Amino acid sequence: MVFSSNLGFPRVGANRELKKLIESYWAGKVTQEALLQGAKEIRVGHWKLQQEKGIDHIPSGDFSLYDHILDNSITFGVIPQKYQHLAPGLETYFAMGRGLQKPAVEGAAKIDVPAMEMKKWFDTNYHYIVPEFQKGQQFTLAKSAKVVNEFLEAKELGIHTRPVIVGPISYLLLGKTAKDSGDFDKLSLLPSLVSAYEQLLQRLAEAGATWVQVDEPFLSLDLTEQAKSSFKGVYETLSKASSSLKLLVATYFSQVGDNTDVLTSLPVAAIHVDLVRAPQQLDTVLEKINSTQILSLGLVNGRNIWKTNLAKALESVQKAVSKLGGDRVIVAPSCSLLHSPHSIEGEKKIEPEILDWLSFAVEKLREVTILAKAVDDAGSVKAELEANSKSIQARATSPRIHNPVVQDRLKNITPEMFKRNSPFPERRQSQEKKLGLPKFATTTVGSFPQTKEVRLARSKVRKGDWSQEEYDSFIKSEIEKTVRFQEDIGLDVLVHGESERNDMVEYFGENLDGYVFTQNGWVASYGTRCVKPPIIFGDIHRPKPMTVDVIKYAQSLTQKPMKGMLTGPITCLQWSFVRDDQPRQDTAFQLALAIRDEVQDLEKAGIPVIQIDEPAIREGLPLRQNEWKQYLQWAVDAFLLSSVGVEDSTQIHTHMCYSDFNDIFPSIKRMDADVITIENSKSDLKLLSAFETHSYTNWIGPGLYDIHSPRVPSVEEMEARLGDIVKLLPHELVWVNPDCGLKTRGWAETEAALKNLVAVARAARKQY
Ligand code: MET
Ligand SMILES: [Zn+2]
Repeated sequence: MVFSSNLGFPRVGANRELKKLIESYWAGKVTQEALLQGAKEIRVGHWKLQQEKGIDHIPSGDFSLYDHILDNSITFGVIPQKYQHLAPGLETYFAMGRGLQKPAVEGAAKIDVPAMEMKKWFDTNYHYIVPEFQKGQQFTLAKSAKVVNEFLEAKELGIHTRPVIVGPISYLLLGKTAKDSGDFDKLSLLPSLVSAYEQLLQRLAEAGATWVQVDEPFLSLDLTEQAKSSFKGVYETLSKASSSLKLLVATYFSQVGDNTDVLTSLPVAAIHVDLVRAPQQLDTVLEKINSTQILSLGLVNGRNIWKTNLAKALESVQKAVSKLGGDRVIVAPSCSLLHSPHSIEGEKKIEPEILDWLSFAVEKLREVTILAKAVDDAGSVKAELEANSKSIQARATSPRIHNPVVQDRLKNITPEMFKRNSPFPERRQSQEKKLGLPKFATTTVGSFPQTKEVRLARSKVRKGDWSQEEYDSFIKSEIEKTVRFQEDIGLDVLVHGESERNDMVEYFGENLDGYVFTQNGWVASYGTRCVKPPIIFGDIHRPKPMTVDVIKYAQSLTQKPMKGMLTGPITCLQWSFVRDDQPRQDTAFQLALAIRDEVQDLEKAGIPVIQIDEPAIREGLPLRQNEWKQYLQWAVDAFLLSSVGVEDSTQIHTHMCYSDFNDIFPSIKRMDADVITIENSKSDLKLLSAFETHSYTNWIGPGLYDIHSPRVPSVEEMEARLGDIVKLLPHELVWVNPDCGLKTRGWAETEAALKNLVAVARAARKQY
């Protein structure tokens, strides 16, 4: 019999109940008891739901109040010194996740601890709390281990779950070494960690668990020989922890590739592979799987929102069954459903035709069980399989998806469309002539404070309390205020402030054909924070200019050059749910063409400077290095396609933030923007030295201060930063700007910070 399973369920709840609950607790509106009780109810609800959908192996321990890697750190006592004086339990836990500030009260000193570092979970938009290891660290299993407690909690309800833990090797590789520990090999900590894991497994066995899912996502990444060779020993030990436990080692997000032998030779009961990201690996894995292992097939995409083509997935199930027998096959989502929105049930605004193509976490569970049942008892799911095949057909042939005009343009892209008319030195001259900017020209990255009034205005027009005209005139007044503000401060290249945009991708999505929006399609990003990515369902087409009116209006208010603001094709792609019926590259090019048209219309409207933001270009990098080159080729091409269709004298800016760009430097160079403003506020000169090493020749605006905090940087501080910058970069190439948009800031601190920034630039013009 083929079993159905799930690898993890989104925690936040159908209506983000968990988020609201935890945030109320933080705000002091809810007691700890109520928080824990409420969280339990949500968890229980999710188990029951998975049971109703017919899932055989239901995960437990995947739930979290902040982050499952942080949970693991607590379970194994990986708590850095600076949190150890805090009250154990939730105080310590949330302090590690988000920092804690408490004024001194009688008998207790003040508390002021920062949050631990947060990092992206592989190539998803989820962020985990990075464990911090000491040299020679000893791991001790907590008396009360969350994953055991949650297993027992489900058991009490009569639900036999499969506890999920992150595997010891991935756990170490996800972490970093503590600063005061010097550099050491994290894997040297394995012996102590594995013995703590052994104890955990024994406790789970005593509690009655029969299966445990151990996630080792690093098996889908490039591993060192040393890491590779550590797997066997570790799993030999763990598989002997208890004779009554079966281990499933799960890996996902990419191809197992050269780690296949490692995976298939592990002495564990089952292995899981991602067949959505890497369908081609089924054959290899079937060939190499050892004769006792059970294979869990990740066939339902845990990271996108389209209905699974069940007929096609069933072929893979059948292939596996005919090779291994039904008893050695499990059907599963490709990865944890943490990365999917909860359910399509609440979606009232998406047209029925398109809604019929979608499947969120709850619907995906049913897809998994249908696939499992289809093998043993095809009759029982015949109707559902037929309905699925109808939806798949309907989507594939829907006229809503294909736009011949777009297809045609895509086919007729020529090599000239990726090149500016002249190389940078010539463009620079034309731009200097046209714009007449001083050295160390000052600008901002685009957005200005999005105050309560701005958000209120948006909600008023959405609810119908305001007419469109009322809203438009409000936005105009915001733009005027922002322009005057920048003139008063003395900035050189002005922006309109982006007050009409609630989100830099959503705004463009709303103005393009081919996009739809969910009301409730929230996906966890970090802690209680969720994002609601728009959905690209069809060919991207721009029915009319999207930003020209506002930018033109902004330019009409000032003699200074106005910078038009656009979101780049790769960022739109990365921060949306994208089509799975065409290569990502094609979608990126369609977006690029739409933006190219906008760029040209802005130019025609007399806008001399245009910025195309690409903060997400680095995060699109594939997990496997051998796929980088191909990605970077089309990603940079897409940017070029969007940006190069202008005169030499039109100045193209781009902006990047959020990551370390050193390893994609040659690609940044190939983007050939006239000006790049780039986050550099972590006073990390490594990035700048990359500009130096690669002898970057275009203009650069390394962020002079960090906008993520309300702190106002002093003149001296920014002067020192600029001093460091001009040591590495030719000063005539340097622009002066903050490191990202100002929308999360207040006006008062923005004014103070920008005044200092302008003062720094003016002084530099004299000094250098
Ligand atoms: N133009 C955008 C802004 O200023 C760029 C943000 S990058 C995350 O908000
Ligand atoms: Zn940014």
